[in-house]
Amino acid sequence: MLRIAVPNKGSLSDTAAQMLFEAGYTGRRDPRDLHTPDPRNDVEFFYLRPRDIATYVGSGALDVGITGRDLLLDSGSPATEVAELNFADSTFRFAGPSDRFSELSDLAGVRVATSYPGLVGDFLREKGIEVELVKLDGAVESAVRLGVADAVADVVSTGATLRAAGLSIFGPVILQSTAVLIRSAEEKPGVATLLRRLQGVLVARQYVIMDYDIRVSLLEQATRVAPGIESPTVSPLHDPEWAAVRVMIPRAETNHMMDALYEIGARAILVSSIHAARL
Ligand SMILES: Nc1ncnc2c1ncn2[C@@H]1O[C@H](COP(=O)(O)OP(=O)(O)OP(=O)(O)O)[C@@H](O)[C@H]1O
Ligand SMILES: O=P(O)(O)OC[C@H]1O[C@H](OP(=O)(O)OP(=O)(O)O)[C@H](O)[C@@H]1O
Ligand SMILES: [Mg+2]
Repeated sequence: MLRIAVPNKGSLSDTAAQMLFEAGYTGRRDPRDLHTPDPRNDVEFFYLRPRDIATYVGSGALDVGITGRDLLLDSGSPATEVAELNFADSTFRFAGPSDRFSELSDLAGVRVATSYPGLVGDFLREKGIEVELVKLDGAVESAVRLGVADAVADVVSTGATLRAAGLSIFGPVILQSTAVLIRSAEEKPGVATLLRRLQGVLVARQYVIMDYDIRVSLLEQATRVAPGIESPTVSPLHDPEWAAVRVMIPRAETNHMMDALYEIGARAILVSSIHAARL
């Protein structure tokens, strides 16, 4: 039975649980449950703090887990990244008052607050810059205003939290992070199935099915606009001058492609969601 670690709280937990549900797994009934067996799928779930997941998986106590790349690297765990899961995308950056910091070397000798001391310490060591790391649990953007640090290193998504704290980003990108599936050194047979199912969910989220009718003479032009993943399915219609086309397209491009196909001469353009997929 595959033992899977899932974030129990924080930014990662809702989307991770939703993805597993869409992938056909039984979720926990009560948000306080820490363990849910799912014998029908031959797996069991352990709901853990996101920060601890890499430790459990790296030690081999659990087989796979969902966490953030930044948390994985910060932990120093030997767990390995199997796949990106396309949510909780963020950038890890230095920030400070703009009148004092504009480049990495300005950090030499100052106090830097972070809840990721492993990640930040490794980065600065590699750059040969010595700082005093101030370890905080969260809300690190307040550390400068409150006088416990001179600069911070933290997760940035929209940048709104930094702006509200009067801080500006400076220096190089420390890391591009995203939610990832990680595994232990021992490769368990169930991992490939879990990964295929999660990738199926990603495809179902990112793509839609588009159907349209078009004159056979315009088919080549239309399939250049929407080429699909392999190649579009083309079926004959009763009228031999017309064909029906079915193709997968990126969800984000739906309306743009509908406009372009209509311009070419496609009609009866219909778009439908994909509920599950194995490519
Ligand atoms: N605003 C955000 N946008 C995108 N990803 C984020 C954001 N905040 C945190 N993350 C990502 O979520 C993961 C952190 O998980 P964590 O559970 O600590 O989230 P959190 O919301 O910070 O929870 P906590 O309230 O316990 O600090 C990291 O991989 C981080 O990059
Ligand atoms: O760039 P933004 O879109 O503003 O998002 C970034 C903020 O989101 C996270 O905070 P979280 O809510 O997790 O609080 P925390 O600092 O206590 O972890 C992160 O730690 C940043 O503070
Ligand atoms: Mg946080």
